[in-house]
Amino acid sequence: MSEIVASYLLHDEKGNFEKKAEGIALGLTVGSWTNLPQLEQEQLRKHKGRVVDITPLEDCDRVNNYLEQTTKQAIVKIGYPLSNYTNDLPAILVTVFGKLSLDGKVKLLDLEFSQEALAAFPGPRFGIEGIREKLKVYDRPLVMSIFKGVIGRDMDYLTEQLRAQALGGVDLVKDDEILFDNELTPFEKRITEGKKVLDEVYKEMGHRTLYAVNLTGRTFDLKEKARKAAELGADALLFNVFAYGLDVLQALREDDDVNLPIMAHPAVSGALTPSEFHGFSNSLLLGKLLRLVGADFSLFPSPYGSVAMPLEDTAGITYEVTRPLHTYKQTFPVPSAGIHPGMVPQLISDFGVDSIINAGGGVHGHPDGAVGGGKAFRAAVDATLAGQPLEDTNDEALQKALELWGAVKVKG
Ligand SMILES: CSCCC(=O)C(=O)COP(=O)(O)O
Ligand SMILES: [Mg+2]
Repeated sequence: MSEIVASYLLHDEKGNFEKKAEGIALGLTVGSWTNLPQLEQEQLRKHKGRVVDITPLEDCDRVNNYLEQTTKQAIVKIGYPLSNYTNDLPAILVTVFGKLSLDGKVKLLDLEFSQEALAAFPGPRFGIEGIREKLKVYDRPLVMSIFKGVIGRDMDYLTEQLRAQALGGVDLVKDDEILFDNELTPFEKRITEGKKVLDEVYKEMGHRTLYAVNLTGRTFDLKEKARKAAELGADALLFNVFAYGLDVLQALREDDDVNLPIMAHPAVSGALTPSEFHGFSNSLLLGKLLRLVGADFSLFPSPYGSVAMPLEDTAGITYEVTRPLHTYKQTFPVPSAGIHPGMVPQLISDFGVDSIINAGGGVHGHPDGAVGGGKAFRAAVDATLAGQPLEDTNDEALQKALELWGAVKVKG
């Protein structure tokens, strides 16, 4: 029988996990199966959830807002037959973590999909390989910068900022996630004017920069807007997927008239993941599920920037978006937030060559502006890959960045 197996972290004062597991397996599938007449029991047997495993963990005695006394904890695995639901993420999530997400201290750690279940999901359209092919950059982490301070400014300001970032040599520029459609810098103009600027820089320098424009608005307008973006020659879409839902990203990914790389921003995901007792694990939400529905890039807070995520979570996301899985392409891991050039050796050590170094303030805050910021990041990447300490380079832009922000000593 084909099924999806969900792993949960459960906390319970008495540690009665067998009863709890059986209750989940029954309650989220056939409900009151045991009280039904024999004939119905037989018919419902194939729909009943299965307790796959119960692994007790050491007692949990953390004291915080949620837990003030020692409790028992266990990882419980439940299998849910595919025949119970349609093979789409809304149906799957409601089955494995619908009512259950409201029912005490239950955290969804992972979902193991059978091959049959995976076949319903597209994975990234371009993936790491396809993005590298667009840029013709194969052997180093990519560098991305973020527009900053654009709200309330006009197209001239935006195009100048774009030009400066591209002249610094970054591979990608993305809108800030908080830039929505507006009269001063409308969506379509950002695409067409942005394209002109990036084509000019390409002619001047031979350097190609791609621009990810923020796809925003009402859910049912998104497809048409994304198709228009593709028609106008957009390079990529930034998408606040957790404000809309994973299935919306999947619908954009599956539309052949959209046909653009999709960059998933983590905004709002912090409402769903950080508790150790509730919500989703980061490796599942920002890793496996984003990859299944088709994100080409997964942005997440780095372990050492301004909005930090634990290293084991960022490693879990990176593993899930890059490991061999079904026929899926790999999603680019993009550790972000508070990143400056002095962190590049640590970023490459933690996330490898197939990752993207992404910075807003760390580019624009450079003493020589965004041009200097981009150059400093590129020089830091080159030095790190050559095994050269950042302080030993004679790159002027990089040295200025190190004077301002310092160099992070590589750990681990
Ligand atoms: C984890 S947030 C993704 C990055 C982002 O959108 C951002 O604005 C980061 O800006 P910063 O100035 O901190 O590099
Ligand atoms: Mg941002």
